[in-house]
Amino acid sequence: MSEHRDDLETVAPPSPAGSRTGFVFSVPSERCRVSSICQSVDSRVFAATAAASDGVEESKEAEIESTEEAAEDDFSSPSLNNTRMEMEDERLDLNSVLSGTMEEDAKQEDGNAVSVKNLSRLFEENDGRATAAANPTRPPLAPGRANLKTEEGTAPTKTEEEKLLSVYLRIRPPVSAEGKEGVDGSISTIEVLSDSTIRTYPPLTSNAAKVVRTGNKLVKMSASKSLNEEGRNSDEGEVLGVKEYNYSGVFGPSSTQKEIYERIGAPLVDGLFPEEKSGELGESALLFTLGVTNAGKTHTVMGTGFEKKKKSDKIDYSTHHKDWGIIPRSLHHVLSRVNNQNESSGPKLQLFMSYLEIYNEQIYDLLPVKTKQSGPKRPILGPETLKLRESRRGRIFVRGLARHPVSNVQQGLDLAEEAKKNRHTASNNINAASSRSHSICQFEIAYYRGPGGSGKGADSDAEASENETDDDSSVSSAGSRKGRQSTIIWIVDLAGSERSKRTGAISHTRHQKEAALINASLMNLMRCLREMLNHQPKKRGAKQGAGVVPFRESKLTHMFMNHLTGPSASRTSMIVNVNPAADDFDETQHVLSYATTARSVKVSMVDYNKKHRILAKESNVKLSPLKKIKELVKKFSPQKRKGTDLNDSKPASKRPRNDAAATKRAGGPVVTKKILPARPASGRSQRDVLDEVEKLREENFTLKITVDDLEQQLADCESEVRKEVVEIMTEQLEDSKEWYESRIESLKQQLKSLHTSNSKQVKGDSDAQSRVNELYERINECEEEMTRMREEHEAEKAKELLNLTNLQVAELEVNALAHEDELRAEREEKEKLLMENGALKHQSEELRASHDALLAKYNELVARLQRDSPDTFDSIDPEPTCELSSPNYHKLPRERCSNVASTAAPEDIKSPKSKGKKWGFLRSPAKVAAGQKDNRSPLGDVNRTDS
Ligand SMILES: Nc1ncnc2c1ncn2[C@@H]1O[C@H](COP(=O)(O)OP(=O)(O)OP(=O)(O)O)[C@@H](O)[C@H]1O
Repeated sequence: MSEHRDDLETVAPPSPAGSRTGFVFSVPSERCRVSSICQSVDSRVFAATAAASDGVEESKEAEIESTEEAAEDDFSSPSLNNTRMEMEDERLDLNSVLSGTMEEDAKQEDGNAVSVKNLSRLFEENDGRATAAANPTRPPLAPGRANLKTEEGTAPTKTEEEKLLSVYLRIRPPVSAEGKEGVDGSISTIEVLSDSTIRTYPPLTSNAAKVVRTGNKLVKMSASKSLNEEGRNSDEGEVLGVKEYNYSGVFGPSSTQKEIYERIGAPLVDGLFPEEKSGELGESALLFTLGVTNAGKTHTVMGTGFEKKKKSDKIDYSTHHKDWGIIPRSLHHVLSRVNNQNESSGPKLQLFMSYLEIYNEQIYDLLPVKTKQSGPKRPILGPETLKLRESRRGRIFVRGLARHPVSNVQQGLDLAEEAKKNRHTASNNINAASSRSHSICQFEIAYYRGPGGSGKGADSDAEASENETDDDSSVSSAGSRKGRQSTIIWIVDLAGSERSKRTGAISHTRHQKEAALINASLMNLMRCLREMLNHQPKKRGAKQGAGVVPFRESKLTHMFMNHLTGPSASRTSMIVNVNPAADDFDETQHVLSYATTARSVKVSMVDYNKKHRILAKESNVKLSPLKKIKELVKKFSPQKRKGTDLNDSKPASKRPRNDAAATKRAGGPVVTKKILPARPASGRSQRDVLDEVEKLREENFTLKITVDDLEQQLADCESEVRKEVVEIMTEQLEDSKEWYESRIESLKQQLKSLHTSNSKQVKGDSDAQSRVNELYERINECEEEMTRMREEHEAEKAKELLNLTNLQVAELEVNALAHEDELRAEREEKEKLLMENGALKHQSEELRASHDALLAKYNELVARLQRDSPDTFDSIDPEPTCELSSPNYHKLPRERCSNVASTAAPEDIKSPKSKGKKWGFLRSPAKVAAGQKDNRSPLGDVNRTDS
């Protein structure tokens, strides 16, 4: 197993996007060994049976072959599973059928030997390996490779050649993109043998140059035993992987843009125009490039030398620039033809140009119609995606694709430049401006016939094809488009197939997705071509049956459908671009083998899927290829021919030899009747032939055992490789996981910092601006809300205040009433007191008067006494007790007091101040009784009076 470790260095483990590229490379050597052994067995059986059939007339052989071909025409069965295991099972099964039949056949006479030959051919066909005859002047080709024209006599005839898809190869000057150590980028791995044939030499670094054959042994090749510097054979033996390929045309590294255009582009452009003599309309065409990234596809299709660095730059559009690619040259060519035609009296022509790209399985217009303001439609929401439509008549078109009328080269090239700018491109490890999409340039030549046909319809056509209907007739019957017909050429620059590991796409999610979708759509194109190949009537060496061609599984193949199957398929050309540098070798070889497949496709069939549908309907039961083969074996077996069963144990010698009637009775195919006349073998005796067949059978048996052993080894090897791939994948997934996690973390950080800086950097950023506008709106809303709330609050407050005031007023009124009552009561009390006071005053005056009278009387008495008896006078107490009571000193009744008060003079009521006393308050008796604290009367000094 360690021997195969080096293979694994170049195995690309499936990318996270699911690409499985590279896995098949890991076990090629074992496969080659198995297949070479099978081939050796097959060829010996073939040789023996051919020898046995020496006596058969050539005409009979031809008849049988034609019968075989007729049978093969019916051979298409519904979709087949072509997995390796199935094929191997079928092959082994067929081997046993073959051995049994050979045994039987060997006992038959010459006619029977022919059947053995047929069977061996079927065997060969089932295995799918055409043995290429070695060219003595060239190193032998790698085994297991079906090569189109290397076998003598199998090169297509001229008529066949015309029916095949045109595939051209362009080899760019070698560049080592990655600058790998030890890899000299200038050494080419491709040798141009003729203008249609190349040979490839696998470099040491590639998967294909790992094993050499020395004698009968396969030896792991060390570096010293590898290819010498020029990439030729080493002395140690034949280098596996040296292969030859054949195409419609090969252009070496020194080829020019002009050569490419004149050989490939110009005939397609010329075919678009109506025939001058017959007036027959031209035919649409498709030209596309295929290749790995950096192989020179864009260089071939678009080229350079028409871009303006500044607006003021002057470019001479009257002649071709040497670096112009197919598009600028086609434009020049088409316009000169259109102008010539319009000067003549024939139908008037108008050129329309459109440009689209298929990016991530979405179609975008690269030259969208500008709106009245400026910029493309719906600029904010991103470019609009377009839809692919199929008309009722099967025409495929892109709805809504803008068509721009072009009347001079400058106008067209300006549009091409604009489209180039709009196209998705990105820089990767290999190509600084790698295309990330399939771009399609469409030149439509519209014919205007009849009176209105002077190009007037052009203006109305200059819009997006929004009004495109699903009926082709509308093109010539609707309004201004009446009398209009058109032919179209699509010039397609496909995105390069790539390994994410090499381009570095693995480190970027978007690029990974792009790469996965690009590879998927290219794979689908190849699947379509392979399936188309399966549909074709074959002479030999083809896989049985054919499934549905999956045109509609990707946008690209859906668009190409009519150009690969319909009548215009004959006007489809494919340019395969390759970089012959050593580090591109493995991918280049992939592309070359795809191109070989494409080259084998016949384009004359009308509708592959229609044929499939009919076949699927006819055969309700799915027949496996093995069953089909067995049926054919039965059909051509001698027993069947004689109307007997394969299992019939009756000895051959006892069977009737040429019983055509019996065959007819048994319902056997009439064709066998032609085969039956047997002739004796000329040259060798029958016994010798039988011996040889017997010997070969034995050898076959031994080899079968060897094959089984090798298959076991192959299975072990595969499982080991699988294990390693799984390990590598797991590692990669772990790495990716880590990377994604760290990326998520850093993105989170970025998001955070963006949030914080966002408020400062709002201006200038349209998103931020809209956010600010939004915030402003919200602020305005808040302010309005606040105003509304404030008003409400004011109203509420006023209402509250009003309620409060009413309450207070009511309380005050109540208080006032209470005070009035109190006041009234106090006033009454006061009057009463005044009256009492007046009465008391009057009483006190009366008392004073009586006191004065008494005092006078007393004084008189004292004087008299002094005078009369001074002695006695001295013994008398100076404070004599008045014994005399005043006659008026009685308490007056209340009525009397009031009478007295009313008579009292007001001036008698003096201020207490005048007597050195303070004012007191008149108190309501009720309040005094209640012990009220606040002894101030609300009426103030009004009630002040003398106490
Ligand atoms: N035949 C050639 N002669 C000179 N230069 C070439 C040739 N082919 C390609 N180049 C140059 O190689 C570079 C890559 O070529 P280009 O972009 O055409 O590759 P590509 O196949 O389109 O790649 P991708 O698929 O990544 O877009 C360009 O700079 C181009 O000018």
